[in-house]
Amino acid sequence: MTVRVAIAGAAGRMGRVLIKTLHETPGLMVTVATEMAGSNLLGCDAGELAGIGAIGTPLRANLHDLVAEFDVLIDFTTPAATQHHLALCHNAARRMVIGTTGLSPDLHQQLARAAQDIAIVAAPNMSIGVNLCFKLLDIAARVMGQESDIEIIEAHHRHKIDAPSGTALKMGDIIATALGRDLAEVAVYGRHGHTGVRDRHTIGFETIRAGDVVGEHSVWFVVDGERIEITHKASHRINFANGAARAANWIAQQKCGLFDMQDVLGLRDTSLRFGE
Ligand SMILES: NC(=O)C1=CN([C@@H]2O[C@H](COP(=O)(O)OP(=O)(O)OC[C@H]3O[C@@H](n4cnc5c(N)ncnc54)[C@H](O)[C@@H]3O)[C@@H](O)[C@H]2O)C=CC1
Ligand SMILES: O=C(O)C1=N[C@H](C(=O)O)C[C@H](O)C1
Repeated sequence: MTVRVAIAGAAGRMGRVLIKTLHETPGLMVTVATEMAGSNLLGCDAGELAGIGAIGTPLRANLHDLVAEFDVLIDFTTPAATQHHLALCHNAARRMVIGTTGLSPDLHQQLARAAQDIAIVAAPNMSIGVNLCFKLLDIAARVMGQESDIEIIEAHHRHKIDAPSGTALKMGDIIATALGRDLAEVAVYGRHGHTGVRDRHTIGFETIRAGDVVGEHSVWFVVDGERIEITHKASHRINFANGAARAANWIAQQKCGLFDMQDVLGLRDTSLRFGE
């Protein structure tokens, strides 16, 4: 069965790579591509924008009128647009793959409520490598986290509008959970001025925004005499798009529920054993 996919934000950095990737992925067909109302690219062929030649799918603005034309919506846009798309997909019983970051706690709750009726994959990072790093971070935190100073450093391109990255926040949450801490209580976002000595229980976040950096995350676990660094460097957005394509094929088989890439990749129940 071919899964009909709508791509929201099709002219964006991720949107263009998604068009190309999905067009080349067996089992998926890009039937809808949307952009913001008022965009001067409306009407352009999505394939032309993605550099693969015409695919017969023009950029359109009103997703509301297009719900009969897709099975799964892939959303890499903005939190406001994602919220709007969530309501539409919920009403029309359409599945979703959400990559947008910077979602508010309230929007996360709306996702969970909608997922009682529709199937949603929402993940701040669709890369397989980053999702493997999430597992490694859980192990590192359990093995040496209580004795370590933990710092999460991330770098992205100058156009990124949210900080820290959704991935960095997820990394912090995984580490805090493994250590029995509440991230909201222990997170320290950057430092400036007279900070006092470092509190061992805190988890630090440092953000770099520069040039065209695709996305880099590094987590340090530092004890006296040694330092572990768990690092992921994305060199092209194709890795996120491949993950989103995999998620679209996977979510098409689910009836309802809120999932992430750990579910899509079958990592949810994988226990990586140590110390045996
Ligand atoms: N989960 C993951 O693996 C990844 C997540 N992201 C996230 O995806 C989001 C988008 O990133 P980029 O593509 O770099 O941003 P971008 O700004 O290049 O693209 C977003 C696009 O969405 C469009 N848009 C805004 N409102 C819309 C609406 N109502 N309907 C249709 N289109 C609308 C914009 O015009 C723009 O073209 C960000 O939140 C980013 O953090 C980015 C890369 C990987
Ligand atoms: O905005 C981006 O570009 C990216 N955003 C995601 C995030 O906020 O974690 C994932 C990736 O690093 C690229």
